[in-house]
Amino acid sequence: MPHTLVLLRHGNSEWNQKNLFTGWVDVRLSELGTAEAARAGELLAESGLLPDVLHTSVLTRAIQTANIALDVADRAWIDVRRSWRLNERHYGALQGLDKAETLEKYGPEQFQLWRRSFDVPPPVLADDAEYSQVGDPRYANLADDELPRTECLKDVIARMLPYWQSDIVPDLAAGKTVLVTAHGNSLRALVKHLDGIGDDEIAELNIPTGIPLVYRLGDDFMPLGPGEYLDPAAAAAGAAAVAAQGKK
Ligand SMILES: O=C(O)[C@@H](CO)OP(=O)(O)O
Repeated sequence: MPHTLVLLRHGNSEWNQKNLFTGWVDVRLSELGTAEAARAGELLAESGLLPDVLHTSVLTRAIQTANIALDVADRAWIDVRRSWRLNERHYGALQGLDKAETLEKYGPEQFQLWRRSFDVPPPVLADDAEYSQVGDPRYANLADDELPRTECLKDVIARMLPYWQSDIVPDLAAGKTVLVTAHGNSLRALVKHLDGIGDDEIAELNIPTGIPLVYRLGDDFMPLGPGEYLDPAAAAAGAAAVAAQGKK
């Protein structure tokens, strides 16, 4: 029996709408994002893919998305686990900056390096900066050197994969349909692992907001085939829109 994994990027957030780098800043869903989350729930229900357990980040936009989608799919009651390891990539000193202004100021090459390179992190965010997460009570259990001040995708993989192995894989092994509700870059990290995407090729992968992506996994918890979006046309349009961010 294949194992079933459903990945869901949160719906459009208030800062996605304003075109701001977000990272670990805890913004909420926009009205559009709320509607996308409800649509994700409909897609789950229509496809008969009913999650038994939810794993989310500790960021409100992912939690809201999961709550809305599961409510629509009549699965609001399932077990939930949350981890900072599923959080969005920490965007360092770019957090809170306008993407279009950043593109204009630093040029397309630097902008793309910061957004999509595998191993070039943005500049570090100072602990006393407005959008720093230092002192945020939800990270009270993290050692100071575990709390990121910036991250590249390589760093996200390093902190996300241990959680995949220790918490998500056991649920899959127990025969549960697992829903992971997370973020553009933490899901890019997981898809890179699952699909064996190279360090350079991963720059081209963008994950749309609010559309469930379904994988059937074998006994080694690796995909038996490509992941499939439950609304492929909307997913292609959404991914193209993410790629074009910054260009206004
Ligand atoms: O701002 C962010 O945190 C992410 C996701 O919204 O943006 P990007 O797609 O530019 O990595």
